Amino acid sequence: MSSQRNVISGTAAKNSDQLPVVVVMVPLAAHGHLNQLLHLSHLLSAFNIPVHFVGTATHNRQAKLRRTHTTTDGGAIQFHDFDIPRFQSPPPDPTTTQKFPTHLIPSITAAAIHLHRPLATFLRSLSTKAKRLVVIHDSLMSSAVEGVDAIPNSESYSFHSISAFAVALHILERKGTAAGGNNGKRKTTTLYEDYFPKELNVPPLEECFPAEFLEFIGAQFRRMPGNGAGKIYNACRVIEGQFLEVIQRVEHHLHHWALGPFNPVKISPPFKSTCSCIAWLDQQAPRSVMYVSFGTTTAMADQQIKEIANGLARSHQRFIWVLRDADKADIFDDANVRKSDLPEGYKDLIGDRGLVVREWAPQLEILSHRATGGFMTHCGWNSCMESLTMGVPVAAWPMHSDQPRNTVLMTAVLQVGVVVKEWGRKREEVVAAATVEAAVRRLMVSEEGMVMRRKAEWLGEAVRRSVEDGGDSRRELEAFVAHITR
Ligand SMILES: O=c1ccn([C@@H]2O[C@H](COP(=O)(O)OP(=O)(O)O[C@H]3O[C@H](CO)[C@@H](O)[C@H](O)[C@H]3O)[C@@H](O)[C@H]2O)c(=O)[nH]1
Repeated sequence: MSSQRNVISGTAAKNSDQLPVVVVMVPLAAHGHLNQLLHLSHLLSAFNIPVHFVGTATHNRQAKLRRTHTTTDGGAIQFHDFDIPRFQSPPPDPTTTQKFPTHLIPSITAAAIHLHRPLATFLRSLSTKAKRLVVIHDSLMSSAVEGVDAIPNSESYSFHSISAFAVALHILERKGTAAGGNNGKRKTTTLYEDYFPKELNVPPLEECFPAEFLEFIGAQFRRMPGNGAGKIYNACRVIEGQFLEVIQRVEHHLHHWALGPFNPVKISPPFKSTCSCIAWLDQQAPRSVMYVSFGTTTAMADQQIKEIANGLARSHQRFIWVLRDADKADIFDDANVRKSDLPEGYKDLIGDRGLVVREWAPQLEILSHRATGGFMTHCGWNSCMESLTMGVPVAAWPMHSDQPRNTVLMTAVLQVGVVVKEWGRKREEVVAAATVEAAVRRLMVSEEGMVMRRKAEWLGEAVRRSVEDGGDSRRELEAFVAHITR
C-alpha cells in the first residue's frame, strides 16, 4: 500500500465528501505527553492529513522547541495557541520523599479545564470545513473536549500515553473492583492472575500516585466523550502483543490501535543535535557508555545527587549524566531554577571518562549511538519506548506514576534490565553510591548484563523492522489512516 495517501487533493469542495478529513490533537500539558502527540502528528501528516495541534502558547512553544523527528512536517501541522488564565509555575520540591511532580498539577488541571471553551469554538468552526473531524485527545484531557460528541461529523479517540502493560493492569483492576464491589478494594480476576501472576510483584496504584492525582485521572475517565471510536497507544505489538490482547478482550466493544513506537527510529537532519556530547560519544568504544537521565518530572535531593555522582565515579564506567531538575509548568520561566552542585573536585576525578549535561540532552540520538550500552532511567514510558527502539538495556530506578509498573515490564517481563532500586518499603530512602555503582557494573560489565544487552538489541531490531513497510506497526498505522479517511 502506498504510504502517501493524499486525502486533501482535489479542487473546491462541492459537498462534504470532497472536504478533507482533519485531525485535531489535544495533548496534556506536560512534556512526556506533548511530545508523544507531536510525534503522532508527524506520522499522520506524512499521509498528507492536515493536523491541528492545540494547547496554551507556552506548551505549544515547548513542544516545538524540543521536537525531534526524521522529517519536517512541511507545514502540515498547524499549532493553535489558546489563552487560558495565568497558571502557577512553582519550582519542583527536590526534598519531598513522595516523588510525584505535584508542582505540575495546577497547570495540568488548568489546561484541561480552561482549554474547553476556546477549543469547543474552534472544533465547531473546523467541523464545517471538514468531511470528518477526528479528535485525538490525551485520556487525561477529557474535560477539554467535553461536548465534542455533539458535533455530527466528529469522531474521537483517546490516547493513552503509558505502556499497554500498565493500561491492561488498570482495566483489570477496575474490573476486579467493580466485580468485587468491596469498597474499592482490588479483587483480582482470572485474566489478571493469568497475565500478572503474584511473582511479578506489581505495585499498587495508590503507592505510585498521590490521591489528588488519582481523583483527577478518575474524573477525566468518567468524562470521556460518548463518540469515542477507539483508543490509541504508543505501543508496539512485537513488545506488548499479549497485553494489547488483554485490553482487546476486556474492552471488546472498542477498537484498540497500537501505533507505536511514535518516536523516530533514526534521527536525521534537520533534527540532528549539535550537543558536544555526540562528538564525545563518537570517540568512545561500542556499547561502552552508560546514559543516565530521569526524564522531565524528577527532582532529586542534593544528597541523592552526591550519591549518584560517587556511584558513577566508582563504577569506572564511561557515562553521560543529564543532571536537570523536573520541568516547571512554564519551562520558559527561569526564576528559581536550581543548579545542583557536584562533589568538590568531581570534574578532575572523572576526567574524560564522564560528561555531566545540564541542558536539554538529545536523548534519542544518544540512545541510538553505537557507543551507548546502557540507560539508567526512571522508566517513564517515552524513555522505555526509546530504549526498546534503540536496543539499549536499562538500569531501572522508578520514581512515581506508571514508572514502578514499567520497571516490572522492562526487568521481569521483557528481561532487558536490572533494578537499581526496588519499589518497596524503603523507597523513600536515599540510594547509596555503592548501590548505584553495583547496578552500573551489573548492567555494563557482567555476563548477566551482556545477556540483557543481546536481548535488548534483538528486541530493538524487531521494533525497528515493525515500522518498515510491511511491518506490524506500519500496517496498523496504515489501517488507522485508512479507517479515519474512509
Ligand atoms: O534532557 C532531556 C530529557 C528528556 N528528554 C526526553 O523527554 C522525554 C521524557 O519522557 P519520559 O521518559 O516518559 O519521562 P517523563 O518526562 O517523566 O514523563 C511523564 O509522562 C510519561 C508519559 O505519560 C510517563 O510515563 C511518566 O511516568 C511521566 O513522568 C523522553 O522522550 C526523552 O527523550 C530529552 O530528550 N532530553
